[in-house]
Amino acid sequence: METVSESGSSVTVALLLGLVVVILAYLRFKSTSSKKLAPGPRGLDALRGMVSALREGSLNRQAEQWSRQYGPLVLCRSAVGDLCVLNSPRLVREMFASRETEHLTNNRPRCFVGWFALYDFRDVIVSSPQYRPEWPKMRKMFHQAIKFYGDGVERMESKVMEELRRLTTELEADCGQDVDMDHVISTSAMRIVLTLVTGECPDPEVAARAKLLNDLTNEMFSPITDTLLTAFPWLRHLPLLPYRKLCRDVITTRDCLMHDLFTEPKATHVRGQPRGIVDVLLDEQEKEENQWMTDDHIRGLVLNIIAAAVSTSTQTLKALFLYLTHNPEVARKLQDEIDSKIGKRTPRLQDMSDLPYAEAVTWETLRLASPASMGLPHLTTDDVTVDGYIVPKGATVFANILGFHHDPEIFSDPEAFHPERFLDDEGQMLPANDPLRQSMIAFGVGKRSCVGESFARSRVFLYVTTLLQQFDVLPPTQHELLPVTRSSWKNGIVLELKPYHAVFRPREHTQHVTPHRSTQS
Ligand code: HEM
Repeated sequence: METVSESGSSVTVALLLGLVVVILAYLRFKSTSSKKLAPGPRGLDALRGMVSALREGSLNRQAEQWSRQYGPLVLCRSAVGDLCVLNSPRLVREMFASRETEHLTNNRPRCFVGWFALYDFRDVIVSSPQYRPEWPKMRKMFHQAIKFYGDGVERMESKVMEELRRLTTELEADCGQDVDMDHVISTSAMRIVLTLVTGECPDPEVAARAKLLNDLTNEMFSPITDTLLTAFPWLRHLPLLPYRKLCRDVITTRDCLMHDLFTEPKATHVRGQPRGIVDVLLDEQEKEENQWMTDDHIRGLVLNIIAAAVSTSTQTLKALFLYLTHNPEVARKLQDEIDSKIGKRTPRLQDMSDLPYAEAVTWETLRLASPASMGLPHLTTDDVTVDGYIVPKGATVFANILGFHHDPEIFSDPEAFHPERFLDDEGQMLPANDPLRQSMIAFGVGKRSCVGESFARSRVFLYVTTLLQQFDVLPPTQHELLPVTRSSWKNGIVLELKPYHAVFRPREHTQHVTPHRSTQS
């Protein structure tokens, strides 16, 4: 619902945007060089395109339009800055992951949320060495914390299976009824992430708070709000604008949540006996070489885990089950593979390499749904030459992941859900260096690629195999089945599938998830 201050402030916001445009136009065109700049819209055309992308809350459509007009490398030069869009996986690899350019393209542009909500850039996702010299150590620490639950490690598996037992019991109780997939999947994904953070299943109140904080920070990170607050941080003090309330809500919710997820576990922390990620980080903090690590660094990393892990995984799982309801023959093939390779025992991470069809289904979902549709913004710290063109210093660079994952030149019949495209003649996954696999950039590439990739894929695997082993996923009976067209997704930093319903009907041979025998002591 729109509040009075929101509607009353739209004129002020428009005026402020106009002011930003005029000031920046002068600075921008003053520095235009005569080098061979990458092609793309300039001046008013560029501004019109940017405004339209900002209004839609997503660059994807605009990027596709530009790409048709200018080719795969697009540089949009407008008064508000240089925006470069990479519309091919080859260009993304060249810009972000080649030895010649990766040191110039892997910073992040400054954003308000990093300074205001993430303890002055004490985080991995939106920070960079230019804001925090210790950033490389933070990224390494993030990896280490995730490794505590890394691939194949029993601890993560048992926590996820615990949650899946709870979920399957809930779904059995709903037997035959339409299930609200948004609620079921996002609640379950949040419970798992918070359990991994503290080692204990969270109170529903804490999970609700974490969800609220994710929603509020996404609002703060949305293009218009972020552009304005980054340029004029003092706007947050003006009473007539919506930013004052937003900022207050973010800080209150964040501090409350950090009390639950950091202060309380810290009070009962026993050195050397980690229960979850917070304890792992507290143990690390005590080491001589980690003197740089303050409590705020730990809080920032915990906030990153919640922000990065919940919505991306929720959207991947929601999309995967929607595709299965639309493609029952894929669901049946997946169940055949599960039945023949796993049978009735509980699925485990070790099974992943034995179930190529399940892996192909995950990759096909990541291709079609591309939850991180534009990745995260990169910043060039010097002029970069790519394909014989210059992308100037200070440009914000996005990869149009969703766009090229649907490119018919790369993926034949791109709108079809066809997991077989990732399998060879023997039904095995194509090797990682196959050109088709190389065209998949769902998790980014290079120094800023996703830290949680294997963590995310392992979790999706356990969810899909456990649920498909026990249930048939069917279209809803009391609601319309959501179509799988572009309009079924809402724009945002993470592409969000609109709410939909499905039926989970227990399979005839239903078996209950029972813990498998531990292979580690
Ligand atoms: C299906 C699920 C996921 C997808 C599709 C995904 C995708 C991405 C993408 C595209 C990026 C940006 C890469 C770039 O800037 O070029 C990213 C960054 C990141 N992701 Fe993920 N992600 C997923 C799940 C996760 C999970 C589960 C975690 C943590 C547990 C995680 C942690 C991160 C972090 C920390 C970064 C920032 C890395 C950096 O800036 O150096 N992600 N992810």
